[in-house]
Amino acid sequence: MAVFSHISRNFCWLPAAEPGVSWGRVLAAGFHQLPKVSPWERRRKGDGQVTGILLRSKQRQPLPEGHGQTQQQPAPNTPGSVRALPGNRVKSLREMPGPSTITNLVEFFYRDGFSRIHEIQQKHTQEYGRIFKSHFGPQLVVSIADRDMVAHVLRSEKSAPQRANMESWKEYRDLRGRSTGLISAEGEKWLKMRSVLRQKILKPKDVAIFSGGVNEVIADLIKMIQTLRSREGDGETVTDVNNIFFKYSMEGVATIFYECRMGCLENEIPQKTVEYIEALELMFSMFKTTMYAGAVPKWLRPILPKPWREFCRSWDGLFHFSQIHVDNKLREIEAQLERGEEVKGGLLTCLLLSKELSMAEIYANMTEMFLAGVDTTSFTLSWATFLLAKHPDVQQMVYEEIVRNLGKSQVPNAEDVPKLPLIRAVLKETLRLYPVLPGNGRVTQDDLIIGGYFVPKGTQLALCHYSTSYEEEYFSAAEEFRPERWLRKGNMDRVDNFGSIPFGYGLRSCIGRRIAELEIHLALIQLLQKFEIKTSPKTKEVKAKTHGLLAPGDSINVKFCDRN
Ligand code: HEM
Repeated sequence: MAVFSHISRNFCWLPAAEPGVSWGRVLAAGFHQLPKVSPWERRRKGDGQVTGILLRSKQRQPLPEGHGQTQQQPAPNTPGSVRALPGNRVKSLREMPGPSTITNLVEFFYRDGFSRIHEIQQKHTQEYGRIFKSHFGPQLVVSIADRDMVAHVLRSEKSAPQRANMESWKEYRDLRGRSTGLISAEGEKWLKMRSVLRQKILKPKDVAIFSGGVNEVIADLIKMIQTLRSREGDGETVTDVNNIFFKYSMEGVATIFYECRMGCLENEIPQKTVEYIEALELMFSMFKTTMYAGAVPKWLRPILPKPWREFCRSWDGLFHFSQIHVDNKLREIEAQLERGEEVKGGLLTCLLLSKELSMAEIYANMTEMFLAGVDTTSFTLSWATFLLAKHPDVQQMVYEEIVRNLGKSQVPNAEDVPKLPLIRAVLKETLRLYPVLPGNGRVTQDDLIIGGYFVPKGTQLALCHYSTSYEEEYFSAAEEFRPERWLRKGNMDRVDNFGSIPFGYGLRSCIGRRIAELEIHLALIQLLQKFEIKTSPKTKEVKAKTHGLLAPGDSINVKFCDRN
């Protein structure tokens, strides 16, 4: 009874239910999200003031920006509000605004929207509000570009959140008798693998042991920068820094995952490695284009066979690559055991010895994590370098902090990073301006009411991080590079601004976050100790483009000048 009166107070009337959705489900969705307000609190505030069924007590606190400034809550009943105020009815998806199928077709296929997904996110948010729907063929997607709604969705997650329909990934794995990995797995299988892997790499202290290996790679990165700039007329400019950071990231993840060096950063790269890199680069680029293979329905494949064929070919290559390394390591361990030696090692050794995952699961996870760990890190390093070159004042502040705490040449390790809040702030601000994943997905596992709309279980959501990252209401002077906005007392890891969550949030967030942070922080610290990064006459304005990930749209060219 109490529940019923609560709901009736908050809903003056109920929506026309979606086809196939009963009013009972709408009520249940509301009940599921009742605010956690104690009877005592209700009496104190007066029952009438309980403002909406969506407003959890946690979400009512103002969400501060990075450095503790209090941000304004979105006004009730604006597109940004998650509230369903008394007097407001819950609306159905049919009433949700959004671009028509034809508009999307023109935008994506005629105007090459696939390379501007981040801009389209912003454009549609401006046109339709912070929650809108789009149709991609038969697929309905509800896009959310409001930090409070994003927070609400992610905080309502169950134990095994689902990101998107991974049917094509699963189909390939079934076809080849392979396992799913962390990115493609769902439900119980995902939970099992995640619980094994999270114990090994999810905390900063878990990945601290990789500092030594990563620092060796950084030493090679610095040598390579010196070689490359010596080939330029001014002796200082390095063109297309992403190329070198790609090699750095690949070498870094190979060191961490496969416990071996590949020689990507050597002056004379072994021919075998050159072929390897070329094959991998091709695979990564092919992989991106074939991402769309899943969009071609099965029945169309006999007429349009290429995307699916390419999709399978690129996965074959990726699996083959990791299988070679996993098998090498396995043989090494077996030989050590035969000789009666003690076996010590990193992540892969640990997985092979513990047998918590099957061999097929190890192959799949090494493949998917390797894939997830290269471009993400290299793009972010490229953008960070670009931003530091364009903001010498910020660079000077960061450099001074490094010198104050570590001196001009002390090689840092993971334990040193917390002493350098500015370097962490540089990474956070870089990822706010250039979130590698400009949008993320979730499939709702319950009926939810979001922004006043009834969103049935099983709906594909697109969480528009790029849009929210540039929202003036969440980040003052949002267009500007201001790392200091992230400085604050206490734990910098705490998420209290869902406007920028570049690694996602919650149970299904990025498992490689600590690895990426380690690789980026240690590299930036040492690059700044060694060089002053400056713009060069060859530095152009570089805009972002989307190619699956948010990538630099052109080559980034900057000077690496020796520090005195
Ligand atoms: C700057 C670097 C990186 C960024 C910005 C990034 C971002 C993300 C994001 C946004 C997600 C989705 C999270 C969610 O759905 O809530 C994700 C998932 C994932 N990332 Fe990263 N990532 C980065 C580096 C890495 C690295 C180095 C690895 C390698 C270990 C990695 C492995 C993964 C995996 C395996 C998943 C899927 C996790 C799961 O579904 O359980 N990422 N990443």
